[in-house]
Amino acid sequence: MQFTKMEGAGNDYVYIDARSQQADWPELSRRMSDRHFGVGSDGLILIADSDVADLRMVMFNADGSQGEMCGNGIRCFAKYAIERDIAAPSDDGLTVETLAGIRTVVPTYDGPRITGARVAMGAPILAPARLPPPVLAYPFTMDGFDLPLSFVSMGNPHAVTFIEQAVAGFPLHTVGPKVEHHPMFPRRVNFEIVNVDAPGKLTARVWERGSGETLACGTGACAIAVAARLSGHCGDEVDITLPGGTLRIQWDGMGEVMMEGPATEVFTGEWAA
Ligand SMILES: N[C@@H](CCC[C@H](N)C(=O)O)C(=O)O
Repeated sequence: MQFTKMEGAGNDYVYIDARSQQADWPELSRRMSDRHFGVGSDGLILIADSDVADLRMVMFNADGSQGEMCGNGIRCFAKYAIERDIAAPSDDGLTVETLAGIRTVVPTYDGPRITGARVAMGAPILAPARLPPPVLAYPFTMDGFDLPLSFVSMGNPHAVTFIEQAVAGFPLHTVGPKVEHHPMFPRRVNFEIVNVDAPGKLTARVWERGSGETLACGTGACAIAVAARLSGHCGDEVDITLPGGTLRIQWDGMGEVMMEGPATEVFTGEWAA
């Protein structure tokens, strides 16, 4: 089986053209994602046909669970599909069906190569049925840390907390899994810890549902931007620096969230196992 490893701001996935092949994809995601016995990735992303958009993106986390949407993945997905002539974007961009809805990706070029993309990420959902109100700064403590949580769904669930302590030194590997699996979140949750460095400049780390700590999360950055704007930490535009790179997010407080970031192909290979 041919595969391509790609990364967007260090959030790396294995990409497979699944238009004419079948496999146990959750199991394959678990095996390929393994950084010692597999390819090494945060999960698996499939290129599939769609009846309602140019293509359909199917994504699995490293534990084999399915995610509704992947912000860093969808930029690489568009690069993969366009550079291999699987689909051609219209002037408005490439439309991609996801479990979170149809997203539009406008690639950015350096000569003939796609180096990144701007993505219309949909409107945030601020009152998900199974999350408790209030949406912003819900009192929450874990392992002695005060972590007031803001709940934002970008089609997938996020809990964002703004903290004073530097995110670099925060024990995300012990606290992250406890938040992800907290009974408050029946579908588990992606967890973002954030420092406000200056208005419009944030630093964050992410514990992803199903994959653990990743170097960046596109939907997570969008959720952070929404929570930050609603909390008065930024205006319509914000740069969010994660361990793997910086994503620029725009949100006017009402409509779709726009995300801009890089997309890079790392290598291709053949899965023999
Ligand atoms: N890394 C992704 C999000 C992947 C899915 C997430 N772990 C979930 O289960 O919701 C991104 O860039 O958005």
